Amino acid sequence: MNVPFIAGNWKMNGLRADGLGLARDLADWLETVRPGVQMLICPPATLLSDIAALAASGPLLVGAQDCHHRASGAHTGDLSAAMLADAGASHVILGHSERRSQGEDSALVAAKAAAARLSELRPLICIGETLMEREAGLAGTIVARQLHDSLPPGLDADSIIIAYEPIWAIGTGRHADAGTIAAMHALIKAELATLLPGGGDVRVLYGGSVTAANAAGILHLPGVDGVLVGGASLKPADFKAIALAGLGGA
Ligand SMILES: O=C[C@H](O)COP(=O)(O)O
Repeated sequence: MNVPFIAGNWKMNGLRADGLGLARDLADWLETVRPGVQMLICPPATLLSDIAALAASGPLLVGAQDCHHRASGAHTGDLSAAMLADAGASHVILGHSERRSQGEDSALVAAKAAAARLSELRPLICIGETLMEREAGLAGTIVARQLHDSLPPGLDADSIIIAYEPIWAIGTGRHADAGTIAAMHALIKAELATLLPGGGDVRVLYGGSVTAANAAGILHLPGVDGVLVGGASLKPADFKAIALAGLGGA
């Protein structure tokens, strides 16, 4: 069985002094609990190289928040997967709803995931339904289609992570209830089993208003292999408590 995977997405937060301080604190702390939990932080690209350097000798994983689908070229302001790997990233978040809402579709996410794998980055692919889709009874259909369309061919189960993030739960303080999370994770795992060899073993994280208070209840649900945390990942005590909740130690 996998140890819980605790991922933090800093989004567009973190200037140099605070970001490096937070990363150093987490890296030092994680030394004391490994190998009971895997922890990934995804800082802004401006801090990636420095944080990857300070984490290099320890268990803290460092990832990026997006990559371009091309290897190089005239793409002002974008970063290729190879650049992110070169800066020290091991993972990359792809298809976050905050990017899908700006026009990124699942076909582009799949192209980015393929580019990421070519640079040996592990894609952490986000999927999730809107509140309107849920209320229309379409959550399962929408999420299954996003999953199907966001995965490039040739993946193996170990090389990707999926995050189920219902859009209505992101940054709202309203996390999905236990029944919803368990049902959606079961559906996603069943779909994955049909999409790639060993797909049932792909780790599936839950994201959306995860806090120190609700993490234990979420992390111990069937089919939940970890969490993708936004706001609470910027608060060291909260993020550590979330990780400890995965061990049953909170
Ligand atoms: O990537 C993280 C998710 O968007 C969740 O964010 P949140 O924990 O602030 O709701």
